[in-house]
Amino acid sequence: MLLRPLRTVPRPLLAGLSLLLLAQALLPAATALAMGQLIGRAERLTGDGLLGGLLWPLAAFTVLLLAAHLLESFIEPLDWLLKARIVGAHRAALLRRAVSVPTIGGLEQPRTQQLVQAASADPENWTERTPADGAAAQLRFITAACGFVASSAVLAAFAWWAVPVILLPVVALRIRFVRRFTELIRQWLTRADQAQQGEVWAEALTSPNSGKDVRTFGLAGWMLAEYRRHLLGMFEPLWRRTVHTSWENIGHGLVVLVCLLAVFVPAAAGGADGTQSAAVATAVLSAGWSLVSLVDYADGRDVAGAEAALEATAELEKLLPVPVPRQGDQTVHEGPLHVRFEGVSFRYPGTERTVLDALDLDIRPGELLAVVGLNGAGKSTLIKLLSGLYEPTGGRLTANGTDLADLAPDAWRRRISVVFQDFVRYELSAADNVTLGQASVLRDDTALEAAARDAGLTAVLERLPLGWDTPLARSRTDGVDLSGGQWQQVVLARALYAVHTGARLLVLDEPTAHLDVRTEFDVFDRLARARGHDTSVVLISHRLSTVRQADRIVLLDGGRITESGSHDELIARQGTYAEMFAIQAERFRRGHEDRIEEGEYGIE
Ligand SMILES: Nc1ncnc2c1ncn2[C@@H]1O[C@H](COP(=O)(O)OP(=O)(O)OP(=O)(O)O)[C@@H](O)[C@H]1O
Repeated sequence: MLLRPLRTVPRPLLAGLSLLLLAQALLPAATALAMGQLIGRAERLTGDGLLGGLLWPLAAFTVLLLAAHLLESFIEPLDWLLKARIVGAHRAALLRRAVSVPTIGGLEQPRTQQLVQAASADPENWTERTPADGAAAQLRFITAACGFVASSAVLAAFAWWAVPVILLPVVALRIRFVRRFTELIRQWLTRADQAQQGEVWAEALTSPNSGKDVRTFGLAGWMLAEYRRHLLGMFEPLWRRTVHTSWENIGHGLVVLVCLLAVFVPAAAGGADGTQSAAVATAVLSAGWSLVSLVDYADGRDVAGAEAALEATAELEKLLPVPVPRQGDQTVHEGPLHVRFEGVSFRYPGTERTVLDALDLDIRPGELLAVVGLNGAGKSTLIKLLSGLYEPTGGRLTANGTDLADLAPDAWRRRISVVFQDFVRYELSAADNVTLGQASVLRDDTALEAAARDAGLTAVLERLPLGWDTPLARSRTDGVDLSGGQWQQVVLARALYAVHTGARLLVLDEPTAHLDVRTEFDVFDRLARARGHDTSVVLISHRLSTVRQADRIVLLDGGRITESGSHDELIARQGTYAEMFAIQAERFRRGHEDRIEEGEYGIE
């Protein structure tokens, strides 16, 4: 499994690095032999012949030492290149996997988020390694195995038993080391929720946003204590395990030392009492030591860490399966859309509550439909189903008679444009922030200007230092920060840009909550005129003064549509809508909200 990422590396790079690593692995055995030669000659030669006789062994020894340095300077950049290739390919595959699933339910699961974190090739702590670290370590281990054979041959020339005496404890120690480190990482991962919670408090303590709450509510002491509690919850069991493992390591190190001495002492003694040549004794000492040092414990850590990342990647692939391209995906024809919810029921994955319960709803072509309901009634959920972010657990949605499930997700997305309540403020230019609304088409400047006009954004753009090119974040060069209301106009323009480039269903979830009443009225006035008769609009708003302009208003309650009609019809019906409207109108009258606009915008 660890070697699989090497498939993404160009063959010449892989071959070159493997050869260099192999040469590096063989160096200790060659050095042992050269050193043995050198000592052997020095032992035999005396007087004038000493220098001449030692010339070649000395030169060979020097070349080997130089080669060791040279090899390292070639290996390092190639190793870096290899890792960069693997990490890049792994990261891109992970991102592709995350976005290729058309629905969002899987991504919202905490387990998925933990796996994304564990699988991402972006180590944030001492346990995490990239698949590239694992693959490179494994490659080094394979080439080191050739070095083992060479050094073992040198040792075996002295005594065959010396090879297993040194090799067995050393290899057993490495296997044990990788296993222990893997266990440690697993334990670390099981406590990842503690780390995440700790991060929440750390972020809250330092972010300017929550900094206001921290100060005004005096939360600092409590948050620090919570941060400490989660951190200790995360680290204490790991510290205990690490201390225990360290003692074990000392014990095993002593075993290796005893085994080394079992070989070194007779070799050195033989050299001293003349039963063995000093050359052989030197080669044995050198080859024996190189066997120990060929087992690199840093590699063991890389292997264990990378295994955890690869296991997380494999589990993630099961949780987020790439959809198989279907034969015969249908498309929706250009032109107005008639969308229907037919007995649609929905429960969020992993929850028991039925949010939508056999709901029937028609969104007619060109209609401005408002959906109202109390908090938590399921309005945003309805929109998520409409956008294809979730599939209904019962019933079906159709567009011009075709089940949305049978449509290619991209084809449907081009026909619908959505402003979510929790829209995203991208740190991009104003133009990019708007054209993102229909990223599948080339930038259309006419549509861009029209969208800005309809969203009431033109006046805001005129004040931006670089106009459309101004980055919408002060952290960027020449960037500016917009107010909440101005951002809402940008996002409205984003949705309207999609309408101007082909979308025929515009969905707005609380699109004007941050707008002052005058701007809101202007925006809706322009929207009503701009959308023409072939674009349907679904509007969700708690401001019933906004909603009353809709062609039809539906009330969502208990997972179903319980009231439907125009504002006047619903008022005449004296049901829940009329009650909600009366409460809001009363608040207006008492001057709680936007007092000055009250008369102007028709709340009687
Ligand atoms: N991702 C989610 N996972 C699980 N439950 C969710 C999720 N999103 C919303 N819910 C639940 O579904 C229900 C409906 O939520 P939804 O956001 O659709 O209501 P809403 O009518 O839009 O509310 P509001 O007016 O406050 O925006 C709520 O009980 C909410 O807790």
